[in-house]
Amino acid sequence: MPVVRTLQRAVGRMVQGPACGCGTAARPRQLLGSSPWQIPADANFHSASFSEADRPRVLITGGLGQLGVGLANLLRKRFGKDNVILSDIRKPSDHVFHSGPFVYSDILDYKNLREIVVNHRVTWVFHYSALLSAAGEANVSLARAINITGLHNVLDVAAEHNLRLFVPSTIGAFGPTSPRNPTPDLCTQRPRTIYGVSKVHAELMGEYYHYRYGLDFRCLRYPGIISADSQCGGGTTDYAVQIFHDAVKNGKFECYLKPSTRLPMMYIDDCLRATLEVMEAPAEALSLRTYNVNAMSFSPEEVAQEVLKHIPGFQITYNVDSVRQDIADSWPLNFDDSNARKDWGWKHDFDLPELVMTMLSFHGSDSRVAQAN
Ligand SMILES: NC(=O)c1ccc[n+]([C@@H]2O[C@H](COP(=O)([O-])OP(=O)(O)OC[C@H]3O[C@@H](n4cnc5c(N)ncnc54)[C@H](O)[C@@H]3O)[C@@H](O)[C@H]2O)c1
Ligand SMILES: C[C@@H](O)[C@H](N)C(=O)O
Repeated sequence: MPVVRTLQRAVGRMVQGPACGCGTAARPRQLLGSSPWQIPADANFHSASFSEADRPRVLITGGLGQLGVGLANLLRKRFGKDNVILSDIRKPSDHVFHSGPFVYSDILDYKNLREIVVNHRVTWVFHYSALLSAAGEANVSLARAINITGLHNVLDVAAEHNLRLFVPSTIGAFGPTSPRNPTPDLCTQRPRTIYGVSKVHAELMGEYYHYRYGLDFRCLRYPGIISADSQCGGGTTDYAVQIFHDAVKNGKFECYLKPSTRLPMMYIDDCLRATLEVMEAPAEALSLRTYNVNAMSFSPEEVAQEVLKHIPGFQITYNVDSVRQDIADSWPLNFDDSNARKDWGWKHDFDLPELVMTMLSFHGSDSRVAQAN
């Protein structure tokens, strides 16, 4: 219903002629992204500082998953603790609850979402709620609800309240008929998972709302993200998170993908920094509204070799899960992110050796790492 209401209002405004808000059809491109938080084109956005009045007030949906808490930490350092609200349908840990504002938000409840945006005077949304690839194949109707209906609610609230909206997409938005090595920003996208289909839908809907209603929509296609301090969320790339836990705890790991399955991957610090950078980039710098971002690309046997350098005797065995193998075999081997590098200066910091060292150190393998060095 909110979609219908929004469209009715927009059509009404078109009939009445130009009006304030974001509803005017076919806005000239230079006028888009007219959020009060827009940084001037000549600003050095990597080091821009915000006065208290100019700081965005941020809502993160689905914030208790692998990526949301880390994003909140980064944004709170940048914009102030109280300006960044984490939300989810799950109960936060004591630590998360006490480290900054947290509210319950179900993205399937449009009124609840709108109430939060209004009551907290939210200006930027990072929409992280989703069911990931393998979890989505296990429950297609739930994935369709969360990833598609939920996105519609977020888009409508964002358009109605003139918000800047970030929605992550994924390597999973590509499929077996996409060029895989490398995969450019613009090419055939025919994914074969409900997750991928819903993410292509999100990219297209966000861009449509941008061109049609002036919504300041920004989207990055993340590779598999590797983080040390969170639980896996039902993805196909999760092996590259779990391997470090198991290597440190047990000295061995059973992998559900074949040894040579190569996928694009990124360390979480790079991912979150890319997210903040694209959100702070001047609108004029963005030749696209959906960008690939890349860091490294590796297979299970390659990451295992790197782990072995630090944990002598580490063993990897393989027990292939056909669902996740089929998904991985349809995804890019390498990502072409030259547009992100050219337009807004994207540059990753972590390659495979730094990633492995950082993950093993985090998991407290200091003794094993020390023995090896
Ligand atoms: N982690 C990765 O490797 C990766 C890679 C590419 C893209 N992404 C994207 O980044 C975003 C965050 O990923 P993640 O790894 O943190 O996911 P995750 O699965 O770990 O977390 C998703 C969160 O969404 C919440 N959620 C589920 N239903 C909800 C609802 N109805 N309302 C509100 N919240 C709900 C869950 O409780 C969970 O905390 C997702 O959109 C994902 O598609 C992640
Ligand atoms: C790649 C990504 O979107 C997620 N980690 C998944 O495997 O589903």
